[in-house]
Amino acid sequence: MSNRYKTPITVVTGCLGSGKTTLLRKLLQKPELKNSAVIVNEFGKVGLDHHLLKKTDEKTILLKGGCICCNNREDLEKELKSLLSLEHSKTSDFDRVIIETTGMADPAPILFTVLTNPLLQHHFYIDCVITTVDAKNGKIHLQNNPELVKQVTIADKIVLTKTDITSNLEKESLIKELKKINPSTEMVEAIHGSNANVDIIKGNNKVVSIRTDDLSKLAENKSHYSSNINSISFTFNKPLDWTAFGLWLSSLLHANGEKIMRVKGLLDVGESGPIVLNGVQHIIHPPDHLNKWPEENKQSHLIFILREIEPNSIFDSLNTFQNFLGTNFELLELNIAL
Ligand SMILES: Nc1nc2c(ncn2[C@@H]2O[C@H](COP(=O)(O)OP(=O)(O)OP(=O)(O)O)[C@@H](O)[C@H]2O)c(=O)[nH]1
Repeated sequence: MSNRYKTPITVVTGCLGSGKTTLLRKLLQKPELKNSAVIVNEFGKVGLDHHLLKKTDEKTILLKGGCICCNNREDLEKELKSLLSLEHSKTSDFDRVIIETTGMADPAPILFTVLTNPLLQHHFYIDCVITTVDAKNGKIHLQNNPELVKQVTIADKIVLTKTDITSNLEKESLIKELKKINPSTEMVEAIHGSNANVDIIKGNNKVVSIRTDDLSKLAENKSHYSSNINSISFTFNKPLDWTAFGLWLSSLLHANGEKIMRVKGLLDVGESGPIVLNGVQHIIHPPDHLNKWPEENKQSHLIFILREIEPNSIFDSLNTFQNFLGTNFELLELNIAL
């Protein structure tokens, strides 16, 4: 069947903390994308991104607990099929599906799932793969994360983020490296997603030819990330002392360097809304103070994604600092060697 009668899928991929949610949050405010269904895949069992997208309806789906490119591929299939039933039952209508992958996802198996499943193939087509690349951390990410090389290789479009905190020299040298990996990709810059045009989401018809040949080979590689990646998440039962928390986190990051790949939090510090905390390796981004909680449950959540470091050491450190932070915590999830 011609693509004219199918629903386009845009896959948004990119390293941990490279700005996927930020970009999507901006784009989803545009009227042209109002009718999009969104599937968000988060690494740990506690998801925050679907809240941050400020889009919570039956067309916004959170896939937690693992990467859709490997152990969760069946979940992706199931959710795409459930979107089809929403459409058939006329409960909901959408004209595009946007899939935000985890930062460690290999996009090839995701595309392969859609391209090879007879039902999905009949209703959907892969229109565009976007890869966000953090201009500040891009070089380190390319060196340390083979997933990023795959994400760049397969990207139709690269969105260079965080150029506001990157020197021209750093940026130009990164662009050269990205072009070596994928010379044909279209590259745009977006600072906090603000100047991204809605067309970025749409394909340019070059797409499919690159894929079908190589995808099956790539897709067979189920375990794409090294087994030394762990995640740990906590929930807190009282508001945190924000200053004390900042001191604790800074000392933790200082002590562990790049082994803490990502920290994300939605934190109750006793204000009307929570603080959104975002750290990518050693950089802590300016926290975002929300006016109100995205959902009824006002518990603080804190998530760490770690490389080559025992999650227990974060647990121990938090235990030691508990009184200082003015709160008690509960361990929500401990994932070892994902
Ligand atoms: N200075 C600056 N910060 C940015 C930019 N884009 C995103 N950020 C910040 O980077 C942090 C991570 O952004 P996210 O959008 O959550 O990144 P992500 O790729 O969705 O993260 P994961 O889902 O964990 O992989 C947040 O604090 C953002 O505000 C940018 O262009 N400039």
